[in-house]
Amino acid sequence: MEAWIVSLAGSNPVFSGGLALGLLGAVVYWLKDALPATAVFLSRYIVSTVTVDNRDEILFPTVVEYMHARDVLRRINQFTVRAVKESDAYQSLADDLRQGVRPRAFLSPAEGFHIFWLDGRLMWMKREVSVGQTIFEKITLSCFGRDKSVLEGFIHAAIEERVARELDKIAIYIPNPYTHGDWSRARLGNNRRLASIILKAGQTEQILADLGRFFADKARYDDLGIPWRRGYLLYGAPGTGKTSLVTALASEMRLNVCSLSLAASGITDDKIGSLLASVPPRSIILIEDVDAFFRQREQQSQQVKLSFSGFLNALDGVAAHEGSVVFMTTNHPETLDEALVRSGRIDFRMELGPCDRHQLAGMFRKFHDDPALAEAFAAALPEGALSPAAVQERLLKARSPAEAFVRFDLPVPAGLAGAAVTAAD
Ligand SMILES: Nc1ncnc2c1ncn2[C@@H]1O[C@H](COP(=O)(O)OP(=O)(O)OP(=O)(O)O)[C@@H](O)[C@H]1O
Repeated sequence: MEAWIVSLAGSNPVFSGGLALGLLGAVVYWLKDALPATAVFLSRYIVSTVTVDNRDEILFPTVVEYMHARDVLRRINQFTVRAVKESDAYQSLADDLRQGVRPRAFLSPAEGFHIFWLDGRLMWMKREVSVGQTIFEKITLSCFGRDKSVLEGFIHAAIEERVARELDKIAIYIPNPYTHGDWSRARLGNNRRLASIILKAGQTEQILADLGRFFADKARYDDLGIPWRRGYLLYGAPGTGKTSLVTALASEMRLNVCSLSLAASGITDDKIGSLLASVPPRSIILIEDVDAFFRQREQQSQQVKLSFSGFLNALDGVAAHEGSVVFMTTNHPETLDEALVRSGRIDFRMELGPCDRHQLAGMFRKFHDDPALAEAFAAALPEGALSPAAVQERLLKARSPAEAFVRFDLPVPAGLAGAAVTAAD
């Protein structure tokens, strides 16, 4: 048989040409399968790879931010840039800009393939982005060698840097601007010390103890079959510390803050349910100026797309399994609908009013730590007339204790009389 094939191939050029083509086809076919397999084999054995994607909302930004901080960007000339809001106040970008706070431009390697040297080692990364209903991003980081400690070292260094930055920060979430049905981590706010909020005697301790009890009581809620969530209403005139208190409580208790504006464009009856059911664990959901959105159960402006009943339903569906608290703030508690503040939705109310004597003295001591002088300052001013924000504003301008008295039109105490006083503006 073999001899017959050989003689046929020798004597018949058509047959020998066909045979050669057939053999070539077989080789190509084999190579088609073998090459990727070889590449996979080689990459398994001589390349180490780590992959992280944006479903991991802690590690993904951690790795991206670490690249910004390290030499990685030096040899890369294609970037993705993101603006990060820098101030810790819950206020609009316009207010930030007016106060001189600029957003920070934050660079990271763009979508695609990048090669770089890090700590004397050749590394490469692929960043993939796909846009569907949500944006999905993946980073694959590789280096030569089978020693996985190199990539582990990179990840751990990134985590350490993040930890160092976050220890004195709180995480602030806003509704994901693409889906509005889940939360995206907007930025880190500066930690605010609870001691810096001056309330009436006993108020800070009262609300802190209530929150502490709530978080310690999961088993009790479970036993009683009550959803593990709690609603707080802080009310009082503008500048009495409602927002600042929420930030300070979050800092003190290491809670996230999920800031929700009911007038945001994507907040509809459809979306708010999934939004409030998916708050990250141990979060404060902060809804400010809640009186501004509905009056007599009707939307107050065309911007509000949410219905009042949709809002109430969503409040009842706040993720209860992880322990979440809702804080609402208002300047006009008397205008709130009974259904919104009934127990079960609001379990704790606190009025933050204008300064009493205790607060006046406390505010003074934030700027000038002299107890006797602080008492004299507080005794000389009427109670209930000034908001803490107004007191803070004038104390901030005063460069000395004597000037502080002058700024409040008070006689300067005898011991301070000689001090230079400049109350120009
Ligand atoms: N009780 C307080 N103790 C210390 N600082 C305060 C207090 N109240 C207000 N401030 C200061 O005043 C400023 C405004 O406070 P904040 O925004 O918390 O008030 P608010 O009651 O939420 O006002 P609004 O009702 O206008 O939202 C902040 O800079 C804050 O530091």
